[in-house]
Amino acid sequence: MSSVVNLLLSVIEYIGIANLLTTITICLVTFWYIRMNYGASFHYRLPPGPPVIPYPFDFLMALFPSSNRFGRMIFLSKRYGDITCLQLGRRMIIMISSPSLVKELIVKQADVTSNRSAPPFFTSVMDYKGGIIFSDGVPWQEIRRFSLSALRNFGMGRKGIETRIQEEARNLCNAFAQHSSEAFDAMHLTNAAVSNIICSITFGRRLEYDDPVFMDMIQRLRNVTSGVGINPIIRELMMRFPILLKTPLLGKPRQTFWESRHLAWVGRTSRCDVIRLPNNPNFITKEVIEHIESYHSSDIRDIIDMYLTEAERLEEEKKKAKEDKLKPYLNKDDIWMCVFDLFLAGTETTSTALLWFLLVMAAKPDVQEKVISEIDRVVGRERAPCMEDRKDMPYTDATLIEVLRYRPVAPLGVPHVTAKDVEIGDYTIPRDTEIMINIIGIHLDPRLWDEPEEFNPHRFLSEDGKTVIKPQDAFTVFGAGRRVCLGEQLARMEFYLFATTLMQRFRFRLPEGESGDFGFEHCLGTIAPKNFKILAQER
Ligand code: HEM
Repeated sequence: MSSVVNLLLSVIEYIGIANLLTTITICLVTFWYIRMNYGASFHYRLPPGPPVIPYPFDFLMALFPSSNRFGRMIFLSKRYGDITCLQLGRRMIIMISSPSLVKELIVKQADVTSNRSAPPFFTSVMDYKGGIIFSDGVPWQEIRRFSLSALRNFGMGRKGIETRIQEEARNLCNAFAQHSSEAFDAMHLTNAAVSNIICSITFGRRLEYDDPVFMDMIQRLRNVTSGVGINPIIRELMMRFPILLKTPLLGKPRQTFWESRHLAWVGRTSRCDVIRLPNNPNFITKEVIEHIESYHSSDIRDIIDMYLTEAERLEEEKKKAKEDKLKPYLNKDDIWMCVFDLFLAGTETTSTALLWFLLVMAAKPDVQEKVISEIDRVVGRERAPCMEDRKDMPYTDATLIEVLRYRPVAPLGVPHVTAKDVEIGDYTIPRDTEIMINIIGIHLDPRLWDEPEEFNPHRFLSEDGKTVIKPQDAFTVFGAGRRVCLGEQLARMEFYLFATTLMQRFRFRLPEGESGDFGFEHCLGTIAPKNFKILAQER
């Protein structure tokens, strides 16, 4: 024993204590670095994928042109198969690109594949905690269940909302008509019209398209979906080095989102401060405050009132239970996030689908003429199209489904996260791994669709053209499993009513010499057509 100690002492004397400590530190850091980046590959049998991009070099991914991100995902699924593992530093993403894997992993194993994780910059810029899209576990189940029933009460499946959408579609037509002499960009108008549906469900009223506060809110939402106004490289750096989230670097985006453009960086504002911030122009929070002030339990006007009733009920329950630890899943301070989620998930998506539809109509006159003649035959010109007409308009219905297949607006959905290790085939997916459904890859897979890059409504029609063939499992535009889109029914209703009302009044054309570019620009989670202008000719 003493000889071993002596040997060690003489080695230390020979190398020098400083050198020895440096060597040990380098070994430990190397070990930590390898374990962090490659540990999962040693411990788990992971699906195939490209080589790990080690931390912190993974932020170089942000340097790739963003418009290629979805193209890269399709490329990876073609190269590595239907289940692919991407390791970007500490972040592991499993991408699934076949309907059977979606069923196996997202539907059958929903218990362990239905979590989410909010991007750090999202939580930090907006102090986002709770809400519907990024909450987890029992609070999410409760808030989702409650929000769904609130939407059913004030929106989906009710005659009242159908009338509101018809009215809004008429307003949209009138706004389009003002541009009848020139080609125009329809983005703001479609976005405002769709936002107005969420406004009337949540706030109980609509806003004028040129209302500066409304325009400001639409712009702020766009900032969020396009990366919270942060340069993508800085955003990637922040995700890798969360310490940066505490620095004033976030001042600008935080300001963009929450405060008046003229207010300087005011330091870290908590969620509650934001709600109480004087002159806060963010009208979602303002609406919540106004609702709190004018709330009366006997007159429930809209979804915010329903959330308030529920928050009060839970507060009472907590008082009765006299248990300090009992944490209600919803309190008044959280309501703005649920409303914000409905705007975030329910405006950009549906209005972008409508933009794709307009582009298809303008670029494919043969399809447009068939849609127009079906509307003229079934609805005529005297009354507004209604949901009842849809069953008699198979070609139009199939065209709308084909738009959602051809350019699925949320091409990778919203990532799910595993709650524990999950087995799939020969592979094990570790806990806390993101799972992305490669919706766009599935929708453009030649194994599942004939000539998927062709726009062809007939793929959803019976041979005689009289019946719509229900899309197969390969149509996953609204995601899958327990996290499937909460607003699917409302989105379908809006898409159908806005599209048919517009086609009843207009014929769309592209400016002279243009043939329609179906390439796309991507925001944080959606794909939109590249900026285009159309001519709306009254029929
Ligand atoms: C064409 C329109 C729409 C498309 C393509 C779409 C698509 C999606 C997709 C792919 C997801 C993720 C599903 C998953 O994780 O598997 C989602 C989630 C969600 N959508 Fe939609 N959506 C649309 C419209 C709407 C509307 C109008 C609303 C609300 C009124 C809405 C509210 C939500 C919410 C709240 C979630 C999160 C659900 C949760 O995490 O539990 N969506 N949507």
